[in-house]
Amino acid sequence: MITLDVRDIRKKFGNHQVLKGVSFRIDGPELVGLIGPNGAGKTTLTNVLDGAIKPDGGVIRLNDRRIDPLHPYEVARAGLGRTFQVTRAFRRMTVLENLYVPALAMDRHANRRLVDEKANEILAFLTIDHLRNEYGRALSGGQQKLLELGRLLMLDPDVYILDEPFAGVHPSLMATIYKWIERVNGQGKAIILISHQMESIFTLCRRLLVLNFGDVIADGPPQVVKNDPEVIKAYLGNEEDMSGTGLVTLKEAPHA
Ligand SMILES: Nc1ncnc2c1ncn2[C@@H]1O[C@H](COP(=O)(O)OP(=O)(O)OP(=O)(O)O)[C@@H](O)[C@H]1O
Repeated sequence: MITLDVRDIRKKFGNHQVLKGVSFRIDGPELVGLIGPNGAGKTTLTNVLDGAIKPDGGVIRLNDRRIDPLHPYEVARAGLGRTFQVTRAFRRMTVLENLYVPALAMDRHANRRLVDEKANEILAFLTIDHLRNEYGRALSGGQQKLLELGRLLMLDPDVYILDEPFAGVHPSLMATIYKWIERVNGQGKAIILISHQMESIFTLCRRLLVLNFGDVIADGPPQVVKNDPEVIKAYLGNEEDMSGTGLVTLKEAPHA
């Protein structure tokens, strides 16, 4: 069974303690929403999880293997992959070539025919197969988000971290991303979903982790978390961020 065990992760930038001892555990194909006001430390935590930033302390184990000392490519090989808040398509490669990259980076001797088949199947699922020969730079923001999800599928890690997958996405593509998430999760993968769009978080996630000032202040089912006084205070205390943090939608969330 997939396990991700995060223990007491700490990270300081200068005098700013950005992560203050973050701990949580994922067992199996969970779909966990990671939320928190702007600046709470979500992206920093993600960067620590994928090996891009080394923590000052704490331990991360993926499937009982310690991954916090590893480089990002080693973390990816170990089974943790992520997308980025600001999407990074390879602009000078075609859409199809973009998909080859993770497969060949993981295994230079991968069977090209199988890689090609998989890439084409993924493009069809993401409804961008007609773009297969377009360059990355020609895609819209939403199409680039889909391509990034496709690249992650080519890697096919055990734990997927999706950082703001809906940001800047045209409403017509949202359904495709929802389906993508549900399919991947249905295939037994664990997903950590970071989003300021509370409606999406409440629709998709069965568990929410709330970060505030580098601490996990709540961890549980959305209905419970939403009524947690500390969570309400965290969002209320961040008035300038109200539009982004979704306090209003937290109250109005569809499954609330
Ligand atoms: N490389 C860095 N150097 C110094 N401070 C940093 C660095 N990266 C992040 N921070 C600070 O760490 C804090 C947490 O930032 P982070 O981006 O992790 O938060 P977040 O929860 O992802 O925010 P958002 O929702 O706005 O993306 C912020 O105060 C930010 O300014």
